[in-house]
Amino acid sequence: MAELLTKDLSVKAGATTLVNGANLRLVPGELVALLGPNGAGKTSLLKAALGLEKRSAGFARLDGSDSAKLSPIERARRVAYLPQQRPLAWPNTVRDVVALGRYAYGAAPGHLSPEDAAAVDQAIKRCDLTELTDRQTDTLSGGELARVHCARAFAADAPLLVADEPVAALDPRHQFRIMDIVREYVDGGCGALVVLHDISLAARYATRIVWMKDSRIVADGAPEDTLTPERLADIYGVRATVSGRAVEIRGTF
Ligand SMILES: Nc1ncnc2c1ncn2[C@@H]1O[C@H](COP(=O)(O)OP(=O)(O)OP(=O)(O)O)[C@@H](O)[C@H]1O
Repeated sequence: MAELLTKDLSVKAGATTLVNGANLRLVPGELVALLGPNGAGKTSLLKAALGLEKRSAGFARLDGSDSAKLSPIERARRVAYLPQQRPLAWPNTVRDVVALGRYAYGAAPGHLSPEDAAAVDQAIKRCDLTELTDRQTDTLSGGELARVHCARAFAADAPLLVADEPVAALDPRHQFRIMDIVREYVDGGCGALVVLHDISLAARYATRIVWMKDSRIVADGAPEDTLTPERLADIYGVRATVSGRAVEIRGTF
C-alpha cells in the first residue's frame, strides 16, 4: 500500500530548527490538511518528508523506502508533488505543461502515449482548462496558472498527492473545484496531504488535520476532535467560534 511516513523528522538550517521531531503518516483514503501560521515549518516538513530537503534527524519513507534515496522518477511514481514555488523554465502551452506530469511514465511533450494523452486530457478537463489548452502559460492570470499546476499534478495519477497551498490565488469557485477534485482523488483510492491557510476549507474537506506551530506538530486528528476555539487561539492567535465543522474568525487577541 502507498504510504508516506516520517518518524521524529527534524530539519535544520544552520543553528535554526525548521522542523522538530515530526511524526506524520499519509495513506490512501485520507485527505489530510496541514495547517499552521506562516513560517511554522509546513513546506520544510513536506520537502524533508519527500526527500527533497536534507533532514538533521529521524527518517522519512515512501512505501518503505528512504525517500531521500529515491530517484526523481521513482519518487514521482509514488507521489505527485505540487510545490508552493512553481517555476516554469520557459513559457509553453497549457497542454505541454500539464503533460510534464506524465514525466514519470517516460512521456515528454510531443511524445505522449495514448494513456498519457488521456490522463492529460482528463486533468485539463477536471481543472476547467479546456478552453485554455493551447494558450501560452505566460499569458495566463495567476489563478489560471495555478490551475495548470494543479492539473499537472493530477495528470501524474500517483497514488499519493502532496500539494503545498494548491488553492492560493484561486477564486472561491475554483478553490472548491480543486478541493472537490482532491476529494474525488481520495475517494478513488488515493491519499492527499494538502497545505491550506483557509481553515473553513480544511474543516470542510479534510478527514484529518495536522496542526503545526513553531516547527512542531502540535495536534493531529479529525476536524471534530482538533478544531476548537482554543486551538485556533493557540496556533493563530485569533478569536473564533466553532460549531461542528463551521468556523467563524471574529478577530485577533
Ligand atoms: N534555508 C533556510 N535558512 C534559514 N531559515 C529558513 C530556511 N528555509 C526556511 N527557513 C525559515 O524556516 C521557517 C519555516 O519555513 P517554511 O517555508 O517551512 O514555513 P511554512 O510553514 O511553509 O510557511 P508559509 O505558510 O509562510 O509558506 C521560516 O521562518 C523560514 O524563513
